[in-house]
Amino acid sequence: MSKPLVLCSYLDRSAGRWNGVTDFFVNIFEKRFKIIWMDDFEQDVAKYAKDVVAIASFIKRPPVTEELIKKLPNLKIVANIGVGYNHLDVPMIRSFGVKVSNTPLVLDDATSDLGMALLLNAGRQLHSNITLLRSPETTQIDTNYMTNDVSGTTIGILGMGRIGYKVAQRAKAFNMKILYHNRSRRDEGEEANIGAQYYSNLNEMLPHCDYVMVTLPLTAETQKIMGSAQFKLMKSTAILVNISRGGTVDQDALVHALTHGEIQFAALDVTEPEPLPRDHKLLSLENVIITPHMGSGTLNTRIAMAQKAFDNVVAAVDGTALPSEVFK
Ligand SMILES: O=CC(=O)O
Repeated sequence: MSKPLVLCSYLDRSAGRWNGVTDFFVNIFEKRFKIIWMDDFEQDVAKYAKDVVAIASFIKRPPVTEELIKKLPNLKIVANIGVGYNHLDVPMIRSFGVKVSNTPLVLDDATSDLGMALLLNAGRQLHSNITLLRSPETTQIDTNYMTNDVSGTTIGILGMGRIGYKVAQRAKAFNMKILYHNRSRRDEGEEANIGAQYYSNLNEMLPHCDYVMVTLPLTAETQKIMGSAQFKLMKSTAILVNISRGGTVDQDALVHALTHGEIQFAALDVTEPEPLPRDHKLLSLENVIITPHMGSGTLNTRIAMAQKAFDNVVAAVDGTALPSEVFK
């Protein structure tokens, strides 16, 4: 009997730098299933559709539309390879009796490491100084070039879920004062462990922060939570770091804030859309650095994410409890 199919457009097979990632993803899944790539599937939907038991979705690929689900009579699960699933219409998918899962926990360290890397880079202005030193015009070291302190400064963490908490642990090691805003307050013991101070009101926290790091999931409530009013409340020297989703920041307001001295700098791992169109203003500003949504992008993390997605697919196919099911 042929193996059940997992429909996937995880990564472009022709994209050289991703080949290693694709290999381990395929290796894990092909222990039990066969990967059917979206482009092959579309060539002959009638041939493959009834054998597809799972869609493995990485960021927004493949788009999981109602039209696609209707073509797959034996679909058991949409397994998101990632923790954030704002791109999936969970109620729609579940209305077909299809389960949804994600890959929490295994990417918390890598993502919070990247948050700190962006914070340190932005604070100490590594990128611009590296570029400066490479320039043939640089013949002398400019010892007067000042950057921002990190140790002893104040960070405001927006969202204190698992990733926010890991960011706080790292910030504590840098002797930073830690403020946070979250829908619900962490219990006293957890706050004490990281020495964090809770603000139920985001706007009251912002004026105190040298760094603001966004780690929130994107939901209707968090859409553009950092907008014009928020930037105006921040210190003019403050630095924004976003490792969550581009949609949590009002990008027009951010451009305004960066070009009118409302804040000093932004370091973004996420934007809306991704990538930004080449002529987007954010790409041309000198007080912005943007990385390509690479929070979970380490080999071990991606292997762990693929493994978790695989475990979810196996559970859905076998009819057992999913390791990490998403219900809404
Ligand atoms: O952004 C990455 C994820 O949601 O896992």
